[in-house]
Amino acid sequence: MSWQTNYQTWQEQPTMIPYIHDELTVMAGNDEALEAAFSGPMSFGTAGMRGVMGPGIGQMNVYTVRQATEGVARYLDTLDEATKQRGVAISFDSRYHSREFAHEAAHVLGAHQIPSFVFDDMRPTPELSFAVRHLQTAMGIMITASHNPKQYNGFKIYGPDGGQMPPVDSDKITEFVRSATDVFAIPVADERDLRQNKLLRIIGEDVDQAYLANVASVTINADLIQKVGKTMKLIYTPLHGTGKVIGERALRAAGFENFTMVPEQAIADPEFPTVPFPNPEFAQAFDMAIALGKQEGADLLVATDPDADRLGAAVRQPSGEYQLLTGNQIASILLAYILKARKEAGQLPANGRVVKSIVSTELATKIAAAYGIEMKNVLTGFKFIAEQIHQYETQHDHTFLFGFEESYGYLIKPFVRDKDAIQSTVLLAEVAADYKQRGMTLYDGIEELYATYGYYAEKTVAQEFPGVNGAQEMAHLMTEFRENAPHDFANVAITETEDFSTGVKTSATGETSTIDLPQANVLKYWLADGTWICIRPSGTEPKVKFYVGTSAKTDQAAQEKLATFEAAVNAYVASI
Ligand SMILES: O=P([O-])(O)O[C@H]1O[C@H](COP(=O)(O)O)[C@@H](O)[C@H](O)[C@H]1O
Ligand SMILES: [Mg+2]
Repeated sequence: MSWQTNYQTWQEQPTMIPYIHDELTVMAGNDEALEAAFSGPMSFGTAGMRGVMGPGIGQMNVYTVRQATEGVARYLDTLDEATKQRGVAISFDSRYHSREFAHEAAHVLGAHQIPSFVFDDMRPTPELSFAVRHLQTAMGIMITASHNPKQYNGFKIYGPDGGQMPPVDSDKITEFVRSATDVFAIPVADERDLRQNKLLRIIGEDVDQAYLANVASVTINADLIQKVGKTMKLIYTPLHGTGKVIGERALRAAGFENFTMVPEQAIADPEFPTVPFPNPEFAQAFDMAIALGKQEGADLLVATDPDADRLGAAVRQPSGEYQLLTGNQIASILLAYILKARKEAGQLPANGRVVKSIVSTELATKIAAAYGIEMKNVLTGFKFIAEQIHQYETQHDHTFLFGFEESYGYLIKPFVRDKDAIQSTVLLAEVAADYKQRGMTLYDGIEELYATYGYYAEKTVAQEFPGVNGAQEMAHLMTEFRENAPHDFANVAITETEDFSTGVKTSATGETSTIDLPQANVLKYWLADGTWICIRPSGTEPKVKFYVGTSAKTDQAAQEKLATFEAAVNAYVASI
């Protein structure tokens, strides 16, 4: 259907939530905005459904949230009654409408006689994942757009293991979502009735306590925390999001008592007024933490994104300046610490496994190999890491040791099945204390890893494709890469090309083999010098992401190679 027809259906609705009606009125005549809002439904991407808030079938609003939840409910209706009665845990972040969407979801579930457990206030994504497991609900819903700009919101769906649903299951739900075509006719139950009938229960402190007890278990060396960690100065910023509620308690419970939250950013605020983007991947997210860190002489600054699943960090250098760490660096140093500690304690299982995404650093592969541990690579999306953990658990073939993605996501212990910035903050603080005890900073620690395993350097650059034609332009770019395939980058030959859309890996001499991963629109090139370059459209934002990973014998050489390959990728893209 054309966007005009869809728009007309909305215009002709006799009853509509007044504020949405008003927003629709404001859009009248703005064809560009209307086309974006009414062309088609939002898709389920890397992390569920995510989009700009506003009226229309293609934006996040009460009606599209009801529709998504109706899909969840219809799916649950196909399961046995006992499973259905386990209900759905629901959490939300600090964004505009997040609380409202969470309750709307409960109302739709309630109309199907499906119980929901809704947090009394915003809580992090990892805590929602934990809640699903802890309360043994059949599913979970998290209302958040993570680190996206303030105009966005989103709907993440969790399965009974606490992981975001992998495509096999989420595709089924998408079908049910699409079957709920009339978004205005979706039945919703009354909040008060639901509460009275115990079909809507409010959760909070009970789950917090259970979660915090588990978070405390990620620490390894209690003496070290007592001796060094307790007084080590930390700065924490939740970037106006959910981390505020639990991050402080988690650090304190683990024994890190000397920390300050950036006061302005400890205010939950959907405007995210102090940052251009509430994303710890961007240096500006640290501006205020750095200023405060300098005043207070803090050793370590940590920032979590609004739903507190991503963690970024900055480390004070001897000069007094702060050095930002990348997601790959944070993951590598956490991994090295975990493996070393487990080995020393005689607790390194022979069938241990580390899981990372195909676009994350190979340094971690090298570290794991040094301990005789295998690295499993999966597609981008923490759901695929959760899927591995679930498999290890059910097949008893491997023991999960650590999982991460370059996009600032890490998981230490599987009581959560999504990236967990709260767990990671606590363990990173412990690792910092360990280096401090040795007269080193975390950054020195990373240097030490590089000196041992080689200097690894990675970079992700993204090209934005906004507007209604964005998706088409991104598709064109990917097609060009396939049809006019490059043979080299910066004169370094491509030795292998992995096309994840066909699942085929092709060598420069034409031999092919199969890639053992689900199909995805991703291309990865391996170069003669060990460098890899990967290209994929983001599943959460209108962007194509280019990743480069390289290594060399010195830091300078690695950085120079990285810059050369980045320029080569850019030149190739510009030539399209
Ligand atoms: O946004 P978050 O923190 O929920 O994170 C989500 O998006 C990230 C970026 O995905 P993409 O490259 O497709 O945009 C993924 O790495 C992550 O697994 C997913 O949970
Ligand atoms: Mg997030």
